[in-house]
Amino acid sequence: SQTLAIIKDWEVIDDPQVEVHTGGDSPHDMTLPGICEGYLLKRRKWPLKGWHKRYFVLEAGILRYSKHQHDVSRGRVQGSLDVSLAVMSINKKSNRIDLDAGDILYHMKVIAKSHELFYIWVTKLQAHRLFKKNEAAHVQSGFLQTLSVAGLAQRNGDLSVHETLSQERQKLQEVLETNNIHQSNTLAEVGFILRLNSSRGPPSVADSAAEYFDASDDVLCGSSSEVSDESGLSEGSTTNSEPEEGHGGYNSTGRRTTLPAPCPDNSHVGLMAILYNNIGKDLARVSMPAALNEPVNLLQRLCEELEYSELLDTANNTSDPYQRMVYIAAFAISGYSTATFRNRYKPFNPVLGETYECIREDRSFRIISEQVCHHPPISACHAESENFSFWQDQRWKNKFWGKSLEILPTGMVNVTLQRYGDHYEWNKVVTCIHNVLSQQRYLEHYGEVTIRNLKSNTCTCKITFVKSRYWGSDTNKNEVQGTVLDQSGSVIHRFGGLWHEGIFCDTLPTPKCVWKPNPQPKDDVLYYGFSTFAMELNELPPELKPLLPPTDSRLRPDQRLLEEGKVEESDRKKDDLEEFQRERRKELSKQGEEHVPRFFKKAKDSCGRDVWLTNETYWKLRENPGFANTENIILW
Ligand SMILES: CC(C)CCC[C@@H](C)[C@H]1CC[C@H]2[C@@H]3CC=C4C[C@@H](O)CC[C@]4(C)[C@H]3CC[C@]12C
Repeated sequence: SQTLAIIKDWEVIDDPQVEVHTGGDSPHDMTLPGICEGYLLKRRKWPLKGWHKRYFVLEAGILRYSKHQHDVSRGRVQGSLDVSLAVMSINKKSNRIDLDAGDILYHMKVIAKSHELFYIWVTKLQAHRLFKKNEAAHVQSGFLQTLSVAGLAQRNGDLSVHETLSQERQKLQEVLETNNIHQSNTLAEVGFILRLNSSRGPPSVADSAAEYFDASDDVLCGSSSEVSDESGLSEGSTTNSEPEEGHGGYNSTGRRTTLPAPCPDNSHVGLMAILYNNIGKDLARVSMPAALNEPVNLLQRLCEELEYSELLDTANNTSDPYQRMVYIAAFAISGYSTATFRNRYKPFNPVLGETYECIREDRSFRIISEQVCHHPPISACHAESENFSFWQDQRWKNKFWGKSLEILPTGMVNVTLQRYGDHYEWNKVVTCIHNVLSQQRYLEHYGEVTIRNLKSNTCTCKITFVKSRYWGSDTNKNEVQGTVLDQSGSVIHRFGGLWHEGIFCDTLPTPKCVWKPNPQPKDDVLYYGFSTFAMELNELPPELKPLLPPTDSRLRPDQRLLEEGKVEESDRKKDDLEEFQRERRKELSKQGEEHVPRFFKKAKDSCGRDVWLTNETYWKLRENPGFANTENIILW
């Protein structure tokens, strides 16, 4: 019976189905699946017993292994196998994968019993098997258009990957089903497309393996210019005032200082099963439990980027254009600082047509945002004050690396200053959710930002969000460096610091800390890691309620229920709401109509990119005749 049990725990993964397309516009699965590499345990060849650690690299359908990671780069390979020619069987219980190609036989096991890594390898192996099979088929059937196919695949990269993966997903789902990994029945949305990347890039699973196994092996750690507390960040003067102590739950601006209920514990929610069941799927359309959510949505998070709007006020009161740029840069960085505390929950995804307004008399700005597009999800916003305007449409692409997920924003951020007529425009950096599936999740930002003033080329600014050199290093975590350059490219100002601690500029007339994040409120971990500003975003004072359009996020019932700590009810409401949205979409498409955003219009920017700009109707309508007297869409 023991043998039986062993057999029972093993299952053979179906051979990948070759798809030979003859039609002109059918998608080809010729996109190269992402490289997958990392340490695995490999069973010794007979007659030796036991397992040893080997470094595996899966590339273009070929699995190679070496003793160490550095052997791979030196081309010292111990063995290789065309995965499409092998029978693949897996054992979920022991995290084992066998590849049997007759003469070559690999028995592999995931290090540290990591279930996640196991699934990643299975998924990637499937992708490569499929790819390799297809490649072979194309060659065999004398497809002489390989070149054009490759070109096509490149152009339609996303689509092909998507196709490949949905097939994979189907297969894997079967595997999962037979394996009894149940899909969480109340699935909710994550605002991103989960797909395995198809481009070359840093090793993904390698990172994870390192984490589990040999972090200290072969890790390069260059000398970094360290920014420590001695930089004066903690003592430096800052434009930000400390939040006032709340009295009876309200602060001096009359806003609440805490949420009605603490956040639910979501550590039990099995993310792996959810993500795994939705490989290649636009996760915006996948349901996930409300316990994963925080009671603000992405529209409100756009407003949150204005938490340090004082920097823009300061910029508008700074006559020197180079110094002005320093404040704009500090503002661009400040929006990233919440990331330290906000990695356990995800914002609600706004439904199409949802809106959000926020009036901050105390900061003298007001902002509106609207979900203007569903596929891909795009949230647009526009803020105005006597000092500045701020707008952006937020959208992004994702790269899933197995353990981490990269968010690659594509839209630009815009700020104009009233006094000088400057129009600043800048890109956003990559945000990476490390250990996305585990409780050790944390966020990192990296990449370059270039700030241009479209109205004058007197100066530009370059900011670098430095990528942490390796996972265990704290020494250069969250480092940012920047320079303000004049027309000829000479450095006029230099600044730097940490995006979670502050930015110091020593080239100003008096060297100083230009920005420092506000202290977190007391017990912030109990309240989703929210800042004081974030706590206020979803507050609904009774006098505001009748003035809001019914599409305003503050009126969204599921989010409100979550805020009140009623997680299950929120979950149910969310299901209803999502179902309602699907019906609305079906109805629209049946009538051959397309959703038209109400407060934003599509335009082209100076570079010909699509942008969403305010159509300047929101505040007018609000004033007269008031949203109670206009025709509104009903979203919930
Ligand atoms: C599965 C769940 C529980 C994990 C938590 C996911 C959280 C941390 C993710 C989901 C959506 C993400 C946001 C999506 C888009 C952007 C815009 C970008 O310019 C800055 C980062 C930011 C603001 C992301 C921060 C991290 C984020 C909030």
